[in-house]
Amino acid sequence: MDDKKRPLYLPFAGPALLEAPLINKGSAFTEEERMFFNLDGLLPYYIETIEEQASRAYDQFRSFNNDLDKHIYLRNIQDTNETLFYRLVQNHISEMMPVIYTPTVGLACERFSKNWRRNRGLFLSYPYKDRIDDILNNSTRHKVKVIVMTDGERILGLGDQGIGGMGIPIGKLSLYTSCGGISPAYTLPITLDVGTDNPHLLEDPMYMGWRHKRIGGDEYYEFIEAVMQAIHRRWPDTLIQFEDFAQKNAMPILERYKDKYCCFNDDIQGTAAVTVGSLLAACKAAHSKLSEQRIAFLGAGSAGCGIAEAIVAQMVSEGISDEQARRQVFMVDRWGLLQDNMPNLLPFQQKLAQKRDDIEHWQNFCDNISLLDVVNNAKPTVLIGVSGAPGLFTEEIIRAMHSHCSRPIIFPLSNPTSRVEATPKDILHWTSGQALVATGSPFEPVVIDGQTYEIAQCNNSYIFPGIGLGVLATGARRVTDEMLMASSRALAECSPLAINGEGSLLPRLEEIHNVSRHIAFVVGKTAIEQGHALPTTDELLLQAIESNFWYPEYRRYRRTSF
Ligand SMILES: O=C([O-])CC(=O)C(=O)O
Ligand SMILES: [Mg+2]
Repeated sequence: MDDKKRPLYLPFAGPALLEAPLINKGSAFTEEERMFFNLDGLLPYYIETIEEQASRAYDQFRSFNNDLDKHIYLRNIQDTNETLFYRLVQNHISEMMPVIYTPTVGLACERFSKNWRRNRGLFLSYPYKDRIDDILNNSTRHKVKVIVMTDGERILGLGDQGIGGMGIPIGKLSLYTSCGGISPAYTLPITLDVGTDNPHLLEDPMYMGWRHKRIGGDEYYEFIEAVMQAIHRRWPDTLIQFEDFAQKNAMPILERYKDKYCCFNDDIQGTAAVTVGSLLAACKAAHSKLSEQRIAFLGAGSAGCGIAEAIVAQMVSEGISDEQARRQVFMVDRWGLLQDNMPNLLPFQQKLAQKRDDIEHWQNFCDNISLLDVVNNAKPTVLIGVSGAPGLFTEEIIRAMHSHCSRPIIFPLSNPTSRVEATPKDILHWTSGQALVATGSPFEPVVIDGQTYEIAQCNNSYIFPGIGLGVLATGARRVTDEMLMASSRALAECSPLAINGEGSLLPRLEEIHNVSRHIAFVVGKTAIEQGHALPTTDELLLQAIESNFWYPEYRRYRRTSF
């Protein structure tokens, strides 16, 4: 019998059933269930379908006039009836994704303690460092397969939000379910409360985290190690997504654990994968190759360098040398273009610094070469912003780029919307509609001279749900660079622009389930080829993806005793 049609046997009844978000059906409990589960009289008489419930919830959603209130409203449904929450989001994905995720989730993180309603996920607070196993055992989720974990130090482009960062793991996991079909019962958001260096939070009487400066150094890394070990003991096969760690910790944590556990860093690797996927699609549409592009970055942190390394790897796979690929990538941070003689470069920046010998002939050559000078000398065809600083793609820079390149590819990726390097509207105006623009946060289409330009959202949300689905469907034990590269290619294969030569760069959100399935398939196959998952046939892999795909539908319940 179809697995999804099997009843679920529940050992408890009465009000407890209405308080359990994973199984609550609210007004949709049937007459029979109301009788057998002692729910008679606890609900109004009329038995509703999930669509009727969703329609009422949508009316209420529309009655709020700001996005933060809408976010709080949706989070409340999530905390009381998850099936309804996901049905509602599925019905209105384009409208609701910006409310549950970027950009509104940024505001929700900033106001987390002020808006606190009820618990979701786990807070692992440093003062409880000797009780991590106990805390994991307190989880309301028992069969965890995907964890998103943050320490709140670099939330989007908003900096240190302390425990307010919890909004991010919650939001990301909502997308694992809405976009990648991972059952919410398998997901767990975790926030490591290791203090905060945000003075406003430390002084805020409402702040609910550990009121202490962030711990660092050995103390911090020992705590991370203890957490990783405890998670591994409790759920040995779970996928862990690191999210929004500060630059100084993101890469060392990834390096330490990527070959030991099934984990990846979404800001470094997920953002890289979606950006490479989008670039591959753009190149395909232009009948060119990624290895033919010259690429300038504003922002040389772990996200920027992660994207750059993924681009280099892709260029090399197209046949050019590693050295040549690195010559075509220009990393600019607040001190200017990274050059190999600069002191204080981080290890991951050193590999991407330009050789001084190669650029000495540039006009205005100096120690601190600005982005404008990079544009004028290197004549990049692609410009990527991951600076977290708004407005830095100035009119002068964009016009200079356009003067050297008729169809520049410009991706201001910083999140949330308030941090964008330039708005798509400005970029398209400055380039007479010729730029190919994609952003990290969602933007409305831009109209110039009667022509409408859709703005693709080059956000890691196109990638991580599919990776999660692929890992779950195959039981993969690692997330490798090759699996991530495969996800980029899979995404590019779904691009309407690449397929038809016109239309948007990335598929519409309404298509996201199929995109995630395709990514899951390609990622799963790569995991198998690399020996990180047990071999299977294509047909069985497709079946495994389908049987892991959760749909927001109520199941039938039967009563059982313990
Ligand atoms: O959350 C997002 O929209 C993308 C992301 O990972 C970040 O900006 O840190
Ligand atoms: Mg992030």
